[in-house]
Amino acid sequence: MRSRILSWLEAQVPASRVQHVLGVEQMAIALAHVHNLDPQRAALAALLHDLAKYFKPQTLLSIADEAGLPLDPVDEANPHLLHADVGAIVAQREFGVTDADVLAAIANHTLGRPGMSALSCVVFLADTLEPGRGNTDELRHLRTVSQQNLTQAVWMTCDYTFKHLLDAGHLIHPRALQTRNWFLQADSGRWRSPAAEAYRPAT
Ligand SMILES: Nc1ncnc2c1ncn2[C@@H]1O[C@H](COP(=O)(O)OP(=O)(O)O)[C@@H](O)[C@H]1O
Repeated sequence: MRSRILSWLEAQVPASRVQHVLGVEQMAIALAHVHNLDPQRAALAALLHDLAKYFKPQTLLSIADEAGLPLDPVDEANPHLLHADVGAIVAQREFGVTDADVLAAIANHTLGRPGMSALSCVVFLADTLEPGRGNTDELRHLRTVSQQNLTQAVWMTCDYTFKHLLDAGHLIHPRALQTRNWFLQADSGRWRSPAAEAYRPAT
């Protein structure tokens, strides 16, 4: 499966993106070991996370529409954000992936999701923090936190991304804000809602 996915990616995305995917794979495997998760599932989700990264905006919108994905105005303004949710659909269709937690981790890698699973957290963190992203003090600190506390690492990584988006004057997707708030409250022990939002694979 791994070589099939890499061949598919090599035909669809630039070499630099394949390198990023390999960096995410390595970091996801490492985090899975630290947090007692299945490294094979972490590796699979990581390898598949950017399948739709270079799809055209119109393609992303039409796949999302056909699958009945809920669209926020920020998705309509920036359809590229749909590459994560659409990637999970491509993983089902092209590679026959049925593992709902792996599919959710692909779908959640950019914006996260309130109450997302530990596997989703690992892929979300690895996407932003893999070694190819740089080596600033802030990134090094986030990498350390991601080994110690997934919940804290998720909201801190959301804040890190928000700072860059705000500096650049970009829109912030409300789902990412919901993710950040959920994990901040979970980390401070103040979260009382039993109902984390469930991810349902598209049919
Ligand atoms: N919460 C967010 N709200 C709006 N845009 C976002 C958010 N998070 C990431 N983005 C933007 O979406 C794009 C894709 O993010 P990401 O999947 O992390 O891609 P990449 O791997 O290229 O950094 C980036 O251009 C980023 O600026």
